Parts: sequence; C-alpha cells; structure tokens
Amino acid sequence: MAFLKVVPLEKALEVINSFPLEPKVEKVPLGEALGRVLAEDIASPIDVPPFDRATVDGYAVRAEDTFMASESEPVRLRVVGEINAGDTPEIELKPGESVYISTGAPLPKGADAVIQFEDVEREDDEVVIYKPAYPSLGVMKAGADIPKGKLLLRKGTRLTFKETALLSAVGLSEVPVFRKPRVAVISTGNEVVLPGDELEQGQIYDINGRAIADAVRELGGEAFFLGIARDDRESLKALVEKGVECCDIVLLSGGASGGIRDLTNSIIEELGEVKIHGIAIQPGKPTVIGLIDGKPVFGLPGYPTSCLTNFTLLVAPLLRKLIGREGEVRKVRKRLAHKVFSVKGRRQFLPVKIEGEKAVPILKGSGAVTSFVDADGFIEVPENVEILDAGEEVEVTFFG
Ligand SMILES: Nc1nc2c(c(=O)[nH]1)N[C@H]1C(S)=C(S)[C@@H](COP(=O)(O)OP(=O)(O)OC[C@H]3O[C@@H](n4cnc5c(N)ncnc54)[C@H](O)[C@@H]3O)O[C@H]1N2
Ligand code: MOO
Repeated sequence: MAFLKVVPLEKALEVINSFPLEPKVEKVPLGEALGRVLAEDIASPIDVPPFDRATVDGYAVRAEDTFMASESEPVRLRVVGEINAGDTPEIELKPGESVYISTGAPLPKGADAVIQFEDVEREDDEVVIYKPAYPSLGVMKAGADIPKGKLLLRKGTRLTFKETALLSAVGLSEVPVFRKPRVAVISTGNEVVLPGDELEQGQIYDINGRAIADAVRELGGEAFFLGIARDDRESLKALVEKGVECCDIVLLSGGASGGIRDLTNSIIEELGEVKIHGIAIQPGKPTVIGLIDGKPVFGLPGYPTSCLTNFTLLVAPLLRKLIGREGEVRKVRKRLAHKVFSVKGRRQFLPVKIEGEKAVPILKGSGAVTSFVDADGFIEVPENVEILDAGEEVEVTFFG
C-alpha cells in the first residue's frame, strides 16, 4: 500500500475493531486480583455473617426473661456457661438462664439478645439485670451484612481494595477476570538511546518506549519493552518478529512516515499485511496499522505527543475492549482559554491543560514531550473548522 492513502479516523477504528482479538477470561488468586476487571457477575455464595453473632461482650439471654427488669426490681438469671468467638455452642438456653458470650461468638439456641457486661452485675453464678433487653439487642443476624445469593459485583468492575474486601468476606479465593492483553513495545531510531546511557552528539533519550509501556499498564495490559530497533531492516524485523511471537499486539513508534529511513510500513508489509498507512488526523497522519499472523501491529508516529495522542485514539479502545472496559473514556466539557487556529481539511487533536473551568491549549507542537506531559487531555477540532474562539465550549478527552 502506498504512503498517504489517508483514511478517516472512523475507518481506522472500524479496521481495528474488526481485528481477530477477543477478550479472554482467566482465574486469578484473590491476592492478585487488585486492579483487574471482573469477567463475570459475582453473587454471594454464603450469608455474612454466616451465623447470628454477638456484637458485644456480655450475656446472651432470652429477651422475654428480662421484660420485667427494673432498677428497683432487677431480674436474676443463672449463668450456665461461656461461649467464645470460634466456639460451636452446644448450650441451649432455657427460661431463667443466660450465658457469658464474647463479641463475634455465635449465639446459643434459645437466646435472642446480648446485654453488654457494663449494664449488668455479676454475682457468683448469677447475672443481675436492671433494664429489659429487646430481641436482637447486641446481635447481628446471619446474612444481615450480606445475604446469600445477593449480587455483589457486576462484570466489568475494576477491582479496588473495596471489592477485594467484599470477595474476601464471602470467601472467594479465586476471581474470574479478563486476561491482560500482552503488548510488545518497540522504539525505533538510530538517534534514540535508553536513559542511563551517555548521550552522544545527535542522540536523544527514549520517551515513547517508557510512555507507551506504562500507558498500556495503566489501562490494564501487560507491556513488554523489547528495546530500540536501529534504522535497518534486520534490526527492526528481528524485534517485530519477537513481538509477534511473544505478544497479542505489537506497538512501534517512529519510522512510521514515508521517508527513506522510515521502515515500519515496509517491514509490516513484508511480514504480514498493511491495512492502513495514513489517517486524516493531526497529529498522527503517518500511522501504520497492519496484521502479522493475525496480530495487530501499530506503527505510531515518532513525535512523543503524536505517539501518545494516537495511542489514546487508536490503541486504547482495543485494549479496553480486551479487558472488558469498553467505553471507559473520561471526558469533561470546558471553555477554551484562548483562540486557536487549525488546518482546514484535517481533524486536529490539540493537547490542553485544565485550569478550573478553562481548557488551556498547549501550542508547543507534537515534537515536544511537555506538550503531553503538561496536558491533561486533548480537544478535537473538526476538519471543516479553522478557528476556535476563546470561550467556546470544548470536550476534553483525558490522556490515560
Ligand atoms: N516529509 C514529511 N516529513 C514528515 C512528515 C510528513 O508528513 N512529511 N510528518 C511529520 C510528522 S507530523 C511526524 S509525527 C513525524 C513522524 O514521523 P515518524 O513516525 O517516521 O517518526 P521519526 O521520523 O522516526 O521520528 C520523529 C521524531 O520523533 C523522535 N522520536 C522517535 N522515536 C522517539 C522515541 N522513542 N522517544 C523520543 N523521541 C522519539 C525522533 O527523534 C524525531 O525527532 O514525521 C514528520 N516528518
Ligand atoms: O502527524 Mo504528526 O503526528 O502531525 O505530529
């Protein structure tokens, strides 16, 4: 496919959506479920608490035995035993009897209330009660917290400590979650070196590799940074082949344009099939999208802000689909802080910073890393619009 047979963004998204990748489900131990996305609805398999239990340390009684109690004429009940948390009570309270019970212990048969020890007096094997108890005083009934069968969590929920607490409460040790898509990340360019290396004349540090890998992780994917391909066919081909072998999706940055050193397109063509080379958006026109062995391969532009904007527009929806969080895009409406000019005939995505109710455009250009680092998100300027005025309402799509 020749360079710059540009297609509309919708066409690119349609192609990406038709790629042969489906969400997969796996079970993980509860201890590893934090941050993962539930692949099934979860109903409680048990009552919580599983039994009627004392909520105070004191005396389990039959409430009706205490109805006549008063300061002047206290009721005396015989203490026939002791039940601690974790015990299986064998006692059955008969009229006139009580039992000493600890917080969290199961209520014995016959008892329906627990009076805290501060409110009674103990005299040898009797407890002296000055005030009537009512049924359920000092008791948490079985299932009062969570009844068995109750729908606890819906499919698609991202698990925070609250949800893992709930799953723990009902005793689930394994959780069905969507499998993390495995994503290979490759940077390209003779000029690009890793942080930690000495910069020589003409060299820059790798930004995109780190940014894309971490953006993948933030979304819920598993990222594998494979390194920096040199601007030669063998180097790039070797890393792309490695990516296709190890992962579900391969993301490259740089070399996506049509220059003589821009090899992404021709390598994808050699190893598989290029579906799209060129999208009618700015930034991101020089983007390559293809399939190798049924696996999506994206050649994102080298400019850091172009790279991350296009990751957000094109790759993030695919990752969200695979982890069961389709449609999870954060947007807010703000007013433009000042006038901006756009290129007619190209749909533009402009980084903006949110300050109160305003969206402040960042105009450093897509070659600057600070264009997206300083930005909270981006706004869209449609292709038929050349000027957006200060004060106009705009929709900001958040990065990440
Ligand atoms: N003749 C044309 N030249 C360019 C066009 C065009 O339409 N015609 N488009 C420009 C635009 S827009 C972009 S975006 C870039 C995209 O080109 P490539 O994807 O081929 O990217 P490179 O040329 O490899 O790199 C561009 C720029 O980004 C730096 N870079 C690359 N990788 C990284 C990285 N991992 N971390 C940090 N910075 C990176 C690279 O050094 C270059 O400065 O093409 C324009 N040219
Ligand atoms: O497409 Mo470049 O990606 O315009 O900055």
